[in-house]
This record gives sequence, structure tokens and C-alpha cells, in this order.
Amino acid sequence: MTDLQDTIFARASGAGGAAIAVVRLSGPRTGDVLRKLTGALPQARLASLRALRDPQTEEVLDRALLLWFPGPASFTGEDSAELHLHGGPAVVADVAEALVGLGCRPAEGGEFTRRAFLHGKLDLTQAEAVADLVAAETSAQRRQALRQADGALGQLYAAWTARASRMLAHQEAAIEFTMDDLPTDLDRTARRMAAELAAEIAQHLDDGRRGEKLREGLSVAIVGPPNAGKSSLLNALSGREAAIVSAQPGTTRDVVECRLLLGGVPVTLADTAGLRASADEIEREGVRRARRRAQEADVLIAALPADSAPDAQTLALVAGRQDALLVATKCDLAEPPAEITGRSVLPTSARMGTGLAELTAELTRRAEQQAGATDAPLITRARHRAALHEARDLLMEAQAARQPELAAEAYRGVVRALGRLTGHVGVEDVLDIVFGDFCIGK
Ligand SMILES: Nc1nc2c(ncn2[C@@H]2O[C@H](COP(=O)(O)OP(=O)(O)OP(=O)(O)O)[C@@H](O)[C@H]2O)c(=O)[nH]1
Ligand SMILES: [K+]
Ligand SMILES: [Mg+2]
Repeated sequence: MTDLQDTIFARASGAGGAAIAVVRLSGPRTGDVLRKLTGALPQARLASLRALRDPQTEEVLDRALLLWFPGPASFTGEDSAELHLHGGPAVVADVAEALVGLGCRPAEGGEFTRRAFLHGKLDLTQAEAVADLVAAETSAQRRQALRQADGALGQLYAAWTARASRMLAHQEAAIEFTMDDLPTDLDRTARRMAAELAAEIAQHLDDGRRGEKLREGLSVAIVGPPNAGKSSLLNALSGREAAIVSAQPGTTRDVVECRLLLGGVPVTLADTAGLRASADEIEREGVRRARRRAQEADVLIAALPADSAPDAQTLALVAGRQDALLVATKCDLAEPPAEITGRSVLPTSARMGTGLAELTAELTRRAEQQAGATDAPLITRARHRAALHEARDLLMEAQAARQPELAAEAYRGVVRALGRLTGHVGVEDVLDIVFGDFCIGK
């Protein structure tokens, strides 16, 4: 995808007007480009103030601060540089034009980090963390991304990959020895190791998706009967008129979303169509969407108006969800029940603004409880989860395999699945272990 012979450049600082624009360069021509723009290579890794000249016209384009990072001791592992230009769009555009004239090309999204990965500067989990750091909206997200960028997750996965390689090595050696008719317990050792690793991976997977929730945001859905005041609640919690409120039941059809920040966790709060049987095709689709959203939500809010009997459809929906939050709405109209089907109820009135602080506090408590920060590094992406599931299943398969060759094949799969996580898929490593790590010696 990326041709490493190309020298790439991109504006690394935000778009739009700014005092300074940082343009980043990476690739084999970088040194040559700096020489042509400034007359000489600046000292490595020290800031130098230089006039940048268009090599064709000799015109001074800008007076800029240069940083020259000769490879391999650079972020990408290649010769690279930063030009700290004055931030005007014309400065950046004219310098970009000069760079193209010197044989560079604009970088594609993520290309610098991709090069860092290809040159072994980062593993894949660290590359992902760079993207997460750039996107981090909250301190909690930043902390999680930084930890992953430091390699905590990658090291865990690399250690597991090494263990799987060792199992494979034991299994292959067991096959060899069986052919020599020598009794060994290599096969049993491999199976024991597989059981241990499978248990550790299962525990790592059983994290309630804390890392993913912090990275992607927690999903909260408001459900309830028509006219329960769901949209009014969404508007009150988010502080803006995001959803249409009216006295007409069946007002909301689409899922209406608002982003909130609760306890450092980004939260998507969704208002949904009132649950009822309807002759209207559009409303029926709205109710389908409401039910689907309720199913997917990390936190479910059941809005039940205090001035009417609890809605049967809503109660049925939350019956299987012990974690659902029962909220009595319109408490200015009637006394809310203390409990519904034995579960406590939070009284609110969007009109009077009562109970909203309590509801926000409860949502914040749940957000903090469900997302982020544990002692062990966390899975932060569906990609991680998929590969770990695959590895765990193959470890079970290896343990149950009747034929040593099938066990070996499963171990090979485990190494591949775990290796994909860091991007270091190295079945070659196994050969080194077979012939080096433990001494077959004959
Ligand atoms: N008295 C009182 N009326 C409220 C309160 N909240 C909402 N309402 C009124 O109840 C009616 C329905 O409110 P909505 O927020 O549209 O209710 P909804 O649950 O979103 O309704 P649908 O989208 O049709 O399912 C409107 O007339 C609101 O003004 C409240 O706290 N107190
Ligand atoms: K309504
Ligand atoms: Mg509504």
C-alpha cells in the first residue's frame, strides 16, 4: 500500500489559520529536500531557524524552524523532518508545492504511523493507540490510549504469542519423538500450557468491555410508552432541544442521539419511539428501532409516567434487565410509586427540573463503573476481541485434539491469531524454539 521509496509529507498540525503550521516529512529524499530548501542539512534533532527557498525560483517562501531526524532514530524509523512554518494557508500551500516539485507526495491518512509499524518502531496495538491519543476527548480516554501507546497491551499479547509458540514447539517435538518411539511428556506439557493460557485469555475477555466502552463511548437508551416524556428527558439531560416534544403520542420515530460526558466517559444518550402497536408503518419501524437500541444499550432507562399505570410493554422489556434504571416521569402531575415490580424508581419531572441531578449522578456512577481503568491493560477494539476469541477456541481445540498433528495445527492457529494482534505473525519463530530453546540434542 505505502511505497517506502516515496518521500511523503503532510501538515501535522490542525487545519485552518494558526500561528504555526507543522509540516512533517518522511522518506529517503528528506535530507536532500532539506538541503535544497535551505542550502545545508541542519544539525540532527536540534531546532534551527532557516530561510526556506523555492529551489526553482530562489524565492524565500518562509523563515521556519527546522527539525531533522535522521533514521532510524525517528518516529517512522526513516529519515524525517518537521518544518515549523508560519501558519498562513498560503505559506503552507507554497511550501507544499515546492515539496511536490522536489519529488515528495502528500501522505495518506495514517501513513506516518504505518511506516513506523513497518519499520518495527511500534506494534499494531501501539499504532492503534496513536490514533486513539489523537482522538481522545477525555482524560480517561487519554490515559487509556497512553498506556496502550506505551506498549502495555502489546507486551501482554506478545508474551501470549511467545507462549503459544512454545506450545507448538513442544507439540512438534512430541511428534518427532513419537516417530523415534521415545516416551515423552511433551504432548501433556503442551496441553497443560494451553489450558493455562486459555484461562488467562478467557479472564482478559471477561472485562465487561470496559476498554471498548471508554474508547467508543457508553450507550444509554431511553425507552417507554408514547408520551412518557422521553424526548423531554433527553432534552433536559443534554441541555438542548435535540428531540421534538409534543402532546401527540408517537412524535418520535427515529432514534435521536446526544453526546454527553459523564465522569470522563463519553456517553451516547438515545431517545426512542414510544412502544406501542401501531397501524402506521413508519411508527412500527420506529418501535423496531427502539427495541433494537434497547437491546444494544449498556444502560437502559425505562421512562414510566407517574400519572398512569406502568406500561406493560416497557415492563416486559426491562423484565430481563435487572440493570435497567426505572425512572418515573411527570412527577409534577402525580405522586410516583415508591417501587414498580419490586424495583426502586427514580422520580423526575422534566417540566420542573426535579430529579435530573440525581439521574445524571446515577448515570455518571454507572459510566464510571462500566468503563475504563483496571490494573491490567484492557481490550480497546473489536479487532482485539475477535482475535482473542479465536485464540481461546483454538486452545480448547488443541487440548481436545486426539491426534498430535491436529493439536499442532491448532497451536499454529493460536500463534497466528495472537500474532495478528501485534502484527508480529512469526511462525518462523517456532523453528528457532524447536531447534534452540529446549535441547532436542540428537
Ligand atoms: N406535566 C409534565 N408534562 C410533561 C413532562 N415531560 C413531558 N411532558 C409533556 O408530555 C408530552 C409528551 O412529551 P414528550 O417528551 O414528547 O414524550 P415522548 O415520550 O417523547 O413521546 P413520544 O415521542 O410520542 O413517544 C408533552 O406534551 C410534554 O410537554 C413533565 O415532566 N411534566
Ligand atoms: K409525544
Ligand atoms: Mg419522543
